[in-house]
Amino acid sequence: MRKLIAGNWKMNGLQAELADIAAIADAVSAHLGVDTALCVPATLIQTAATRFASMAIGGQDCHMAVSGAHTGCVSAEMLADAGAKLTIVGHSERRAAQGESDADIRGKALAAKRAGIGAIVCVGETEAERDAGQAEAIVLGQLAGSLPDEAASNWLSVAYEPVWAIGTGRIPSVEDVAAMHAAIRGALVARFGEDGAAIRILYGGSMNGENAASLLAIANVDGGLIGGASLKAEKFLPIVQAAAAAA
Ligand SMILES: O=C[C@H](O)COP(=O)(O)O
Repeated sequence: MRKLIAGNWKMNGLQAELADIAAIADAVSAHLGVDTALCVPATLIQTAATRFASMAIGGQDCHMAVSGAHTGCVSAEMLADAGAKLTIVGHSERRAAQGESDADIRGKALAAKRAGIGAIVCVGETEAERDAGQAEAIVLGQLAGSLPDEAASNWLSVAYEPVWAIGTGRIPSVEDVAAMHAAIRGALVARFGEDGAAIRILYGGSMNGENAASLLAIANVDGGLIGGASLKAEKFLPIVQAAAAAA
């Protein structure tokens, strides 16, 4: 399966950092065998999407409604209007800080489909849940609740992001990543049949140039969702190169 390496800039990036996006776009342009995306703050989407065509520009969240009295929110249609090709939904930082439920995330994923853009639906367990032996049950529960029945490989990806691995420099063992991705694949195939085998499952959480090759070689790891290492071309490019080598 063609791999997707998607960056998530989170709440980082002013107009001054457009030069960093330009450098990233330039660096990834040679790697045609890998799909690349950069999910930037909403304020940068339009400029980045207009200027940098070698990778998809995405958002990091969307509201489920098309428009209306939702102060401070951005709809999927607005993301598309600004030039976004996809959006992240259900990131653990939003599940925790904004109290987003699986049902909210399902609505947001459907909003992305309605607007004609892709969605990356995030799932992942906390450290306490893993220590309690509940990781798989939590992740499969989030997956069941967050994916709409309309999920399909041509517009939706899943990102498995153990919460305790995000921004910490810690990653699960190869065996644990393999087991979780296999469990997610099994659930996708059980629910969506043949197309469930084609839905990309990304790994996210402290992926970097040093560990990307081993993570991306694991069965059912179809790409990465990259936070900190997506901010600079020199850190993002080795991950894209590892994905190209693993293809
Ligand atoms: O969306 C990206 C993830 O939260 C991973 O972030 P990180 O690569 O900084 O650990």
